[in-house]
Amino acid sequence: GKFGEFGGRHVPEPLEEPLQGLADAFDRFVDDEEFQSELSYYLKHFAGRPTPVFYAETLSERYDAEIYFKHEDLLHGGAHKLNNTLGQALLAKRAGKERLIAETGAGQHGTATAMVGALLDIDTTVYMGRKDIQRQEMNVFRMRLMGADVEEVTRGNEGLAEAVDAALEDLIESYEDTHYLVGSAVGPDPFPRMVREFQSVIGEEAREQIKELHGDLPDACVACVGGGSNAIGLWHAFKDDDVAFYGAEPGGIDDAHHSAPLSKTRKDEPEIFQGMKTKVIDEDTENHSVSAGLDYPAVGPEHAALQALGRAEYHAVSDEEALAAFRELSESEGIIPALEPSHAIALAIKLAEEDRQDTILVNLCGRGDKDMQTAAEKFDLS
Ligand SMILES: Cc1ncc(COP(=O)(O)O)c(/C=N/[C@H](C(=O)O)[C@@H](O)C(C)C)c1O
Repeated sequence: GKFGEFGGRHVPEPLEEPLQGLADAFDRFVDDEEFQSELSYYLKHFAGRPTPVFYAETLSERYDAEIYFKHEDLLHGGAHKLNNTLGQALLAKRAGKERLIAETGAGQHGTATAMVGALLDIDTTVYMGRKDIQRQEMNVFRMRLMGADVEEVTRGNEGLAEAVDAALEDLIESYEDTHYLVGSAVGPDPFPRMVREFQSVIGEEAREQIKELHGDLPDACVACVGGGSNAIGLWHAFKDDDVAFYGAEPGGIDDAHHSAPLSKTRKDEPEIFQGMKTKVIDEDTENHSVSAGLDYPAVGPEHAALQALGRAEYHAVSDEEALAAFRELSESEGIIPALEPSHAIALAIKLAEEDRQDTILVNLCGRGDKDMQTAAEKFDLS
């Protein structure tokens, strides 16, 4: 459960046993024929896999590169999150759990958890900070429409970190019958490697699709990094290939307001955060991103390790650059991306403009429907 000096399981004693139980269940079922065929069935018939890879002709010509998008925004629910919630919910069922709990910030993971709770008829509770409930009302309504209980968390910053703490406190009391469905490749072992496993379907498909379309592997794979699940899900299948990995972190407004622990933190000491040893933004930095999905002060431990190894590069993309890319993809290709992958699109454009990479595969991990309110405030198109 470690990634070099990062990762591990740093939790209060009462969580040790339940998390080891989860790790044992994961190790037991992950290669189980029946589990895999049930997961494949739902990924195909419920989630809509495989998602396409799309060649962005206008953007490619504009920047003299070959830019491809893994169309993960077409997955049921509008983001990559369902890959992970399906896998974990089916695992929880096999482990005899009767209840799901989850944290959410942007509400995409919460929605994807409510979807599998409804689909598989499992009682579901989603913890969400009051601040996030106010700025993602439609996702709250979607979760409740599907029968999930959305618990408002009103402590501290009323954001994602507080929602995670509330979920962990619930788990300590309820782990006998409850599975905590973690939304990204973060937290104590086994969560980072389990979420990577369930998201790695993205890269497995894309690697075959791009060889088919382009006749070769790409030079680079680019993805936005909040907790890090869509990025590791795209990259894992390419890990032994001569393919560069670029992570777009939320550079926010300036050095004092961002959520970019890998590209904008002064300290280089890892620290323990929500059960994992990883990188966290500096104390005097305010956690901020225009996109709720990237608004997270830490990052998954495998990304900290990939950076330390030099296997992946992480670049901060500001709110402004992300909004510009959001608008550019909309008008150049007729695809409205979520604000989260807009950070990856901005980075891909930079790499193409600087002639650093020729063939670039970008993870388009969410669609922009949920961001129309924010976008309308930023762009006066009347
Ligand atoms: C459309 C979309 N794209 C990317 C992300 C970032 O999550 P990762 O892929 O795990 O880095 C997210 C993250 N969403 C989480 C959520 O909906 O709860 C996020 O808000 C929290 C994990 C911070 C997302 O919604």
